[in-house]
Amino acid sequence: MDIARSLRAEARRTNERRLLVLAGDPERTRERAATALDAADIPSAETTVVGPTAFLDCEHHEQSRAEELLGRTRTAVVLDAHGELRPDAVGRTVGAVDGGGLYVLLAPPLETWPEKRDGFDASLSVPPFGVDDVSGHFRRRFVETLRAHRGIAIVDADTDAVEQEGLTDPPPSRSVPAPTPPSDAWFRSETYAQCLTDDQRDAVQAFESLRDDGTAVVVEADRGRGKSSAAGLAAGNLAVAGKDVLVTAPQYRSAAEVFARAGNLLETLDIGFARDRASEPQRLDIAAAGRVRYAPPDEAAALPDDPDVVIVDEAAALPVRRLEQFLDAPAVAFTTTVHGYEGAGRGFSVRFRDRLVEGDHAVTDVSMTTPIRYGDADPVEVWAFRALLLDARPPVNQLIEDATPETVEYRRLSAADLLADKHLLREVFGLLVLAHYRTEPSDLARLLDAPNLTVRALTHEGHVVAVALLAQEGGLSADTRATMYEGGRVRGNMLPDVLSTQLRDEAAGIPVGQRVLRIATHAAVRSRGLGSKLLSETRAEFADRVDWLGVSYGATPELVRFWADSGYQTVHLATSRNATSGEYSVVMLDPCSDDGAALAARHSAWFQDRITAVLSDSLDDCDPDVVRAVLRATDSEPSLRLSEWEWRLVAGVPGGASVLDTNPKPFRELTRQHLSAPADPAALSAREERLLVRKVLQAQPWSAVAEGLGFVSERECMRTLGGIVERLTRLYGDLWVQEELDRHL
Ligand SMILES: CC(=O)SCCNC(=O)CCNC(=O)[C@H](O)C(C)(C)COP(=O)(O)OP(=O)(O)OC[C@H]1O[C@@H](n2cnc3c(N)ncnc32)[C@H](O)[C@@H]1OP(=O)(O)O
Ligand SMILES: Nc1ncnc2c1ncn2[C@@H]1O[C@H](COP(=O)(O)OP(=O)(O)OP(=O)(O)O)[C@@H](O)[C@H]1O
Repeated sequence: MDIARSLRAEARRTNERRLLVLAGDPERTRERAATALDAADIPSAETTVVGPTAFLDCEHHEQSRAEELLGRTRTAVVLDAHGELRPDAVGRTVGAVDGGGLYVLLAPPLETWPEKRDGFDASLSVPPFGVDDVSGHFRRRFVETLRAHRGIAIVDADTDAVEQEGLTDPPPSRSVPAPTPPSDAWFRSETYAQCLTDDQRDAVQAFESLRDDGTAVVVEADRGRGKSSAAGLAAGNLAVAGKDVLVTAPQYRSAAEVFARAGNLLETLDIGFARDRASEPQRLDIAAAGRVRYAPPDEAAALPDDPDVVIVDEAAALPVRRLEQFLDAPAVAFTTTVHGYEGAGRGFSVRFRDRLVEGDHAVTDVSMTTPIRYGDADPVEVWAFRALLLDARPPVNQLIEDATPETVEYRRLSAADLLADKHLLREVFGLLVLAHYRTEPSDLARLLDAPNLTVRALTHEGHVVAVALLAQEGGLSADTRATMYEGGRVRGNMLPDVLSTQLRDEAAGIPVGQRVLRIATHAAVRSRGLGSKLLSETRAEFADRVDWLGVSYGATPELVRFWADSGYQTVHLATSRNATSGEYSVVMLDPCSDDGAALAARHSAWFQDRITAVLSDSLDDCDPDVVRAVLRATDSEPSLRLSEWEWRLVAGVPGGASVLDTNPKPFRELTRQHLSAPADPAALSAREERLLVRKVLQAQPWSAVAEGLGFVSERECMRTLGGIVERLTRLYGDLWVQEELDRHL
């Protein structure tokens, strides 16, 4: 295995990584991998195998557990892709390989690999499609990138023939000068002597602001730029200054670097400190000063012992709701990966950034571009970015800023169209990545290969300004429907699944629909009607062919209005929060045929029947503006049927003759009627409607309602509710009810 030896030698000389592809028979490639690592002089303690079998005596994970390598540094990672190639596993593991190390890929013979269907392909075969309907575009493109990029050796493991050497023969690299320390530093000067790049110095200096309350720092960087280390250097300093620093991250391992750097700094400063554990110090205590301690995100969110500073490492991997909880800390830092394991840490920016900026903290932003783990312009990083489109971008603003619904063209984009035009593919994927909380490399494979998916876009002068990803659902056989109804797992088909499994409607899988999986408009041209135009064009295209168009997403008031304006109606509001966005998901349908209309009508009616009971129970913490928007987006005419006695209860409240608590049911019915199908939409203000949601529908205590909605006292809040009930009684009650009302006023 001379090739492995020379690759490693070159990797070490340049402080870059090299990629070694061993293609052929599975067992043979595994044997050759062992020989290659031996020849390259990489000990098993510094190697991780990611794949189905632990064929080397070293750390091993399945591809589904590739996140174990996030934030870590290994000399070699062997990705065994014989059983399957999960694009996300490539994205998560490649960044962990150290400069001077090797990324080793074991694969079937490359000529036939794209035609083979593997475990990952099976996950893309959504009924009624089978695995043979999955195309091999992603892997064909992947193999092409292996052949086209520098720094990648390809060896036929069966014959040991070297197809491609992968040596780049670079000129000797220039030594990078050490960063100069800042002139006006607050942190101890030794800190800056430990920084390895100018970027890291600047990031550490940005952390200085955390000494004051009301501050926040956001560090964005690609992988291996030294952001955890920067956070560690800062944490050490803050602890020396007496601060209690709480560090959190999805896994301790990815935050370990924070503790390593903080500990190292304290040693350099010759400051005595105690570590709680020798092997995995999750806590550093400085006598009579501060400390740095770790807690997993769920514990850390409660801000145990009121820390002065919270550092959230790998923040993009946590849900937005979780991130928001850390904003209760006096000072807080978030470090996030921009491109990489999640495909797009930009998701962090999508939902959370706005909330951070709107909040009370003064925010300092820093980004780090110069790699530390490996040399600048590392060929394996360049390859991974291209192969997984981690650096995909939507078009620059200047190209599309004049787009309006009148200038754009509706495009049906097949996988072949996207592969034939790499700019188009980059723009489509880039737009999805930038607009959605978590778009991963596997989404690229899905976009190119999944038989049930369709891409539609609006282009302005050839550039993508809006994109929608649609999934075919429904049209299921009786067997598949029965499996689903009985709780068995059926891939894809999210809406039929929710409607049949949770809402007990076995026939929901019969009509055929297109679910809008994702939609995004370029940020520079939002709110001009482009998103609505894309939906109306999609409807025009599909209306004759499907029974319904549908969607499910984490509900925000603005999004619900956007979908409702395009004709989608609420049929379900989930009772648990979405794990990623932390929001409650809403399901909406836009029927296109009689069968679709029947499906939507019965689910709308059931929704109306059950929603008040759910809102006073598991949805009692749902944002009142979401509740208002979701109810307003229902289509069925709610029938307000109150008994005579119930009307008398209602009519007695404004004059103080009766109280809500005696029987909340009629008040809930009246509220539901008004929020879903108001006789006069302007009868109540937004605040008054929120009061109805909080008190009547969600049964919150008066004190919480009054405080949450800014009433000066509970009495004022009660009086306002009385006035609201009076107006609703006049709107919906018969003449005798109104007379009953007047008797008590
Ligand atoms: C399944 C899912 O993907 S759900 C998630 C949806 N996607 C995202 O959240 C990604 C980030 N967001 C976006 O990309 C966009 O904001 C989208 C896709 C939600 C909306 O796209 P846009 O092109 O802005 O939509 P559009 O302009 O048609 O409508 C949005 C707003 O503009 C208004 N609007 C509609 N038509 C016009 C018009 N002709 N002129 C001016 N304003 C208009 C609408 O009233 C709407 O306002 P509202 O939100 O207060 O109701
Ligand atoms: N100032 C430093 N001193 C010593 N080593 C450093 C320093 N900064 C970074 N490193 C080393 O460089 C590697 C990458 O650093 P670090 O883990 O901080 O980067 P990161 O951007 O958080 O990476 P990832 O995105 O993978 O989590 C680590 O092995 C770390 O030990």
